[in-house]
Formats: sequence, structure tokens, C-alpha cells
Amino acid sequence: RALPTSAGALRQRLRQCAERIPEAEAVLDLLEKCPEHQKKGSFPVIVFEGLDATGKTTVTQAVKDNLNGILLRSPPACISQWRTVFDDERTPIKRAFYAAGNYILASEIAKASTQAPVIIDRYWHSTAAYAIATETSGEVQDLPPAQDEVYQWPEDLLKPDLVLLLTVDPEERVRRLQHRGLEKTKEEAELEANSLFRQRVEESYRRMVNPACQEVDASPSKEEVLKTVLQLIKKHCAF
Ligand SMILES: Nc1ncnc2c1ncn2[C@@H]1O[C@H](COP(=O)(O)OP(=O)(O)OP(=O)(O)O)[C@@H](O)[C@H]1O
Ligand SMILES: Cc1cn([C@H]2C[C@H](O)[C@@H](COP(=O)(O)O)O2)c(=O)[nH]c1=O
Repeated sequence: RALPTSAGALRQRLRQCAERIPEAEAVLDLLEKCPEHQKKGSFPVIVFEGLDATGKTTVTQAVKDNLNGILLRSPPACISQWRTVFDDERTPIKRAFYAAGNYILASEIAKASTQAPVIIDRYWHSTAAYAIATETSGEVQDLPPAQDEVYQWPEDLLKPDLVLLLTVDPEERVRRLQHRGLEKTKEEAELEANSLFRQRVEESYRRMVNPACQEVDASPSKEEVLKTVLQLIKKHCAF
């Protein structure tokens, strides 16, 4: 399978291509500086997941402001300048890059969660869901079965307290994509063109376990969605 599910496995993958791709060496250098088995601080760590244009950027910013939190994202800023290099690489290398981003992000989460609530725009569930959906074709029935290990959280990666999956109906999502009008990644283009791919990504999110995603209908107004999300955070996270 293309997705490495431990820090050791993804380091090995990046090492294999580091001679040819200098950016892989740079990612490895950053990984070396991250202690293994990061632990979170006493503040809650809340992740927002979902397909492109479901409203993650909008809601994470609003939640951050509301809770006086710290906003982080995957891939983290320190490696995002190399993203286009890896997006053009073969699938196993590209997936190793996104996986590495999560382990580097875990170091940032560990530190930030000692200071304030941490709000995250995409984390492991996105890395896994896009990888799983890309590796299969056809209908959701063709995905690995629900209990498969691909849906498990990596044992050595810091876990969040709450993962909220934002969903909107396909027509509203396309309206939001068009309204935004930014440059598309390959995955975004595929999501628009291929409704089966979109369904596979969303179903993969739903099958993730330990922690599982809690689904939020993000179709209402920005204010309504924020209200729902803040209620869920209050219910599930102790401050
Ligand atoms: N609840 C909402 N109602 C109407 N429009 C919304 C809502 N939330 C977000 N939008 C709009 O939809 C577009 C996409 O939102 P946003 O950028 O927050 O999504 P995203 O999930 O972060 O996308 P990506 O993953 O591609 O970065 C933006 O133009 C935003 O203003
Ligand atoms: C984090 C992450 C992202 N992707 C792909 C899938 C999406 O189409 C875009 C979205 O990125 P954005 O920064 O939220 O606009 O990137 C991926 O394949 N794997 C990942 O881990």
C-alpha cells in the first residue's frame, strides 16, 4: 500500500528517494528534529476534516478566534513550499510527504497544546482518506472492508481529542468551489470530475477509527455551522 503508517516506514521511503529529490532530504532533516511519540498538553486538540470547499478554512479560523486558540494545518507551513514537488511525484513518494507532514505537525501540536486550544485544518484522516480513495477505483463497495487496518490511526502519532468531519451536499460544494475560484490540486480536479472518487474519500473518512470522525452538516450558514461546532466542542472537550 502507498501510505506509510509509521514514522519509521515513511523515513525509509523518503531516504530511498533523497538522492534524486533534494526536498526529501530536507523533509527528513525536519523529521529528525521531531522527538518520537509526541504527547499533547492539557488544552484540547480539535481537527476539522472534509472534502475541499466544505468550509474547513472558514470554520477553523472562526473557532480559533472564538476560543483564543492556535490554528495549525496539514501539511505544516515549514514544508508546504515543497508540496508541488511531491504532488508531481509517484504516488508512494507523494503519500510519504503528506504522512511526514503529520508527524512534523504532531511536534507543533504537542507544543501548542501546552499553551492554548489547538484547532487543526486537516490531519491524518485526510492523508489516509485521499490515499485510500486514490488506490481504489469504482464504487464505495470496492474500498477495503470497514474493519481493515488502513482505517486505523498510526500507533506512534499524537492523537487529537475530537475530529469533526464537515459534509455538504455535492451541488453546494461545487457552488462553493466555483465561488472561491482558486487553483486546483490534482485531487481537487478529480473530486470535481469524478463523483465516485468524492464518495470514496468521504466514505473513507467515515470508516476511520480510533479516533473516529464526528460528522457535522456544514450546509447551513457560516454562523449556524460555527454554533453547532462550538456546541460539540463544549460537549466533548474539557477546558
Ligand atoms: N457555511 C457556509 N455557507 C456558505 N459558504 C460558505 C460556508 N462556509 C464556507 N463557505 C465558502 O465556501 C468556500 C470554501 O470554503 P473554505 O475555503 O472554508 O473551504 P475548505 O474546506 O477550507 O476548502 P479547502 O480544503 O479546499 O481549502 C469559500 O468561498 C467560503 O467563503
Ligand atoms: C493534507 C492532505 C491533502 N491532500 C490533498 C487532497 C486535497 O485535494 C488537497 C487539499 O489540500 P488543502 O491544503 O486543504 O487545499 O490536497 C492529500 O492528498 N493528502 C493530505 O494529507
